[in-house]
Amino acid sequence: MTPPTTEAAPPLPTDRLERALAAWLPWQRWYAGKGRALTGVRLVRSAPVPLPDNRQDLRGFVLVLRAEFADGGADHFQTVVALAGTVPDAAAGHVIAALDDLVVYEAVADPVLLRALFRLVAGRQRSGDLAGTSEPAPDSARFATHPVGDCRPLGVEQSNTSVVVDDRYLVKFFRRLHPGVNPDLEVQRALLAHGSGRAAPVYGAVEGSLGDAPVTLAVIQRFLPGAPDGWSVVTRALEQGATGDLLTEAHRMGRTVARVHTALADAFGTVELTPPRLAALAAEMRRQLAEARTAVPELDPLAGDLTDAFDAVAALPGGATAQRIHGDLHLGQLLRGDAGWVVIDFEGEPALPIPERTVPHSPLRDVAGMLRSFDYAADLAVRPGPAGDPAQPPPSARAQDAFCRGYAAQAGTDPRDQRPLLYACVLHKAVYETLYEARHRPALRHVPLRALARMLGRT
Ligand SMILES: Nc1ncnc2c1ncn2[C@@H]1O[C@H](COP(=O)(O)OP(=O)(O)O)[C@@H](O)[C@H]1O
Ligand SMILES: O=P(O)(O)O[C@H]1O[C@H](CO)[C@@H](O[C@H]2O[C@H](CO)[C@@H](O)[C@H](O)[C@H]2O)[C@H](O)[C@H]1O
Repeated sequence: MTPPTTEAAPPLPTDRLERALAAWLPWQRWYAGKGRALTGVRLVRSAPVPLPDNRQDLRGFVLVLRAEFADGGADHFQTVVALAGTVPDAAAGHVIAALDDLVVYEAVADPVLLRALFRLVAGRQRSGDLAGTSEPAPDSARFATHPVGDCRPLGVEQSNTSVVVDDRYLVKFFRRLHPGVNPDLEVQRALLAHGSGRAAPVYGAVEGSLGDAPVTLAVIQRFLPGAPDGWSVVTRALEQGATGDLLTEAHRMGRTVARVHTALADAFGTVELTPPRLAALAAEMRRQLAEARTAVPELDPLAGDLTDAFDAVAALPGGATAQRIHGDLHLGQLLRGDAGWVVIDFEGEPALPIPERTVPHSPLRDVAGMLRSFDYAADLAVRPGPAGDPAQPPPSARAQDAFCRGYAAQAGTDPRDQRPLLYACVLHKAVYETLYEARHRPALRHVPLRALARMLGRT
């Protein structure tokens, strides 16, 4: 066979590739169409990755797929594929299809493709529909000349797919695509500019287009090697009965989240949480409940109480503040780096359209995410720690208290001062979690359901 060349590359065998992708997509951990009947996959963009001249045996493409569902809806997803005569050992588990004498495999961790994408970003180059953009990170000169070597997929459960390059850079490929600049990039750019020091520096991004809008395909940021995340720190402390460490770290996390909120307020401004905004929030909470009930019937007996709590939000007086927030904060989104806790993954809820993720929200939604996460950790810690003093609240409740105190020490106001709103935000987050678990980790759906029953006084 004559190896395909970039110049005279034969067109992609679109029909067969689409059929192969339709069979492959539903099995991917990051696939967000679970629970909906997929009727087909269309290839809406295929941008060739510019590869070096000495790799004529390989073609690389960033593909944007449109997944179409029986319910009439459609979502967009990204995959980066390579087409070659043989599959490298490292990609053996990532074959999508064999098409005649070519194998198509997922190539997000292929050093050749990553090297090309680094060049695109550092050089702010364009290649067809792909555009590299770079940021003035403190050590961007070093990034610009980095010779990509070792590339390994991060291999943790994620909404997206991240690859660690030489233990120094993290390339995150967004999987579900929405038109617009991804908030993960937009927010990290703003935090870099405002010097919050509580996010990992971002070096740049690969962008493309979706319809008439730009779309963020990947971001490259600093990898913090060996930095434990909040989840592992908290579950370990719970398992070891190390309550002192737990409370110290929870307090520090509270301070960090408050600092990030201040930086976001400085970068994007604040608005008043007026009665119409509170009404919109209550409506969103009810909508989330209705959606979750379609997949989680166990919510039905709780729906009346939940609706009452959400309606109470609409009746609150205005006056509190709304601003850009993280939007999907939990213990896994904090990493303990050398200089303290940093917050990662500002994408917000990947299922929501971008305009909905970028509207100002109460920062209590992030606080609620963290409070829920301490509760999850207590529920899922492998081995409960030694029995504590029965006169004391359980360690997870003390961690939640320490987190709020840390937040208050930094922000000047305790989130618990707005108790009805915080309560509704915590319930809302738990409802979101029931749906998330039903779709992605059914074995864990009891965790938020149990918490809801407890919070609503049903146990
Ligand atoms: N800058 C970083 N340094 C080290 N590890 C990171 C970094 N960013 C993310 N991670 C690791 O990757 C995991 C997933 O990252 P995240 O940004 O939350 O991805 P996703 O959007 O797919 O959820 C995190 O829980 C953390 O373990
Ligand atoms: O993929 P993301 O990190 O953006 O977030 C999604 O997945 C999370 C789980 O990986 C999920 O978090 C839920 O489980 C966590 C424990 O695994 C717990 O700490 C969180 O409190 C709980 O919400 C998150 O909700 C989801 O959006």
